[in-house]
Amino acid sequence: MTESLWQRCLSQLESRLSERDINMWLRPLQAVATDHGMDLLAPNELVREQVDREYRGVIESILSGIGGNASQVRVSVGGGERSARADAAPAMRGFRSNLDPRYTFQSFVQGKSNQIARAAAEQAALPENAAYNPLLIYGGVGLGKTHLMHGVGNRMLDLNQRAKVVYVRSEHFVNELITAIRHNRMDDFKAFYRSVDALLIDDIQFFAGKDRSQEEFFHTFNALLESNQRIVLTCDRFPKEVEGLEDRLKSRFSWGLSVAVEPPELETRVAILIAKAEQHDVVLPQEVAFFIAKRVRSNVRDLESALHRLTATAKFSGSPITIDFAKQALQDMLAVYDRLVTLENIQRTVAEYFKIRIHDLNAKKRSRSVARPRQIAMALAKELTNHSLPEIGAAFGGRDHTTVLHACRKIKELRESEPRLDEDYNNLARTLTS
Ligand SMILES: Nc1ncnc2c1ncn2[C@@H]1O[C@H](COP(=O)(O)OP(=O)(O)OP(=O)(O)O)[C@@H](O)[C@H]1O
Repeated sequence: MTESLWQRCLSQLESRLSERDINMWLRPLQAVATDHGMDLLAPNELVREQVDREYRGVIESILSGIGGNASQVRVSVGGGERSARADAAPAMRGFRSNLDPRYTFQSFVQGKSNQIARAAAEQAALPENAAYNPLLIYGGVGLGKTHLMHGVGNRMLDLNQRAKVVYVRSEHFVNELITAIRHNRMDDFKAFYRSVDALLIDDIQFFAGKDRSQEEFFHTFNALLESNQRIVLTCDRFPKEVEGLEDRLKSRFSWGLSVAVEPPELETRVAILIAKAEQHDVVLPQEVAFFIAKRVRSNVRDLESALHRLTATAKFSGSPITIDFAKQALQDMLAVYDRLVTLENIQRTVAEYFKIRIHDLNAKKRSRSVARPRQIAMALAKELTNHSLPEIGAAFGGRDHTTVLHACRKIKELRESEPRLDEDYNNLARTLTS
């Protein structure tokens, strides 16, 4: 009875919280009926504290909404009779990993933008690879840093089921530290973090300006490295650029390997969409995947939401997934992306990037210093907007549509043979769409 009540509560939570948080913090809990209501048993102190602080209130309100008298909730560790404190640190008795099982290397789609990061992450999961310790993965939002980080942890668990792999967001680490200081439990805190086989810390930019946390993290970090335990970190930019992060930490980070994840290119975005659709047993025609991937360029999380919206609408309406259907179902979402990229915007951005005048892009000038940026701007216009070739030609000083077509082909060819030009193109596309 209690278990089914808990399951109902979990399914309601699914609409309020991310799947990642549910898998990480709430699914590992076990529900037990008590006189006062419900006890939720957490596998370790880390989970207990997070659930108690972040989720207990919402759980109680859902439980009181779905009836039963289990609306009063207590969160404790393990079998209930032991106190949380007794179970907290000492070698993490009964520790179960809090990794998201869906984030594996198998479910990670590889492309030019992330192949180095992925290869490094796979290496970092191997016990003998001390050279990759710490591994730091950095890059913009929603590009798969957390996914790769869990990939390392999940691979370590595949290789050794008894490995103690702890994933924690920096924010959580800071909160836990504050609680430990307040309740005079620093020894537990230290013992917990120093007894792991691998520590995965997400979004370390959050440590910026938090001196005590950095200090504690620094010591934990050293202790783990000295005994060859694994450390994987993520950051939203290259750590040297994070203001408010101590130099000694920045220098420690560079002892191992730092790898970047970039926004995925078109073909990878298509592959990701098709793979994600398959994971949900949905057949996504390739032309529809291209249609979405061409418009949604920002990051993988946005791609996922577009796909989610599309498949949910298709299921609901029973319609087949075609380009027309996608246009309809994603109308509002795509309008936002379209609004961002206008022909004027492209011309302004390209002109600024190459330090030429917008006027030159539209003039008859044929000198190479202007002709190449003009061709790049036309190719970007074709890729990023819905304008037809004649419309693009008209916007660039009344040129013919065949000139635009030629520009697109030329740039495609040059991007393959000239890495510098490819980089310019990608930089511009990113600036225009982020
Ligand atoms: N190459 C990829 N293949 C498959 N899924 C991916 C890939 N890259 C990202 N994703 C998915 O995109 C979503 C966002 O990724 P993730 O949370 O790892 O991003 P992040 O870089 O950590 O972002 P943030 O900095 O905002 O935390 C996840 O659901 C993840 O599975």
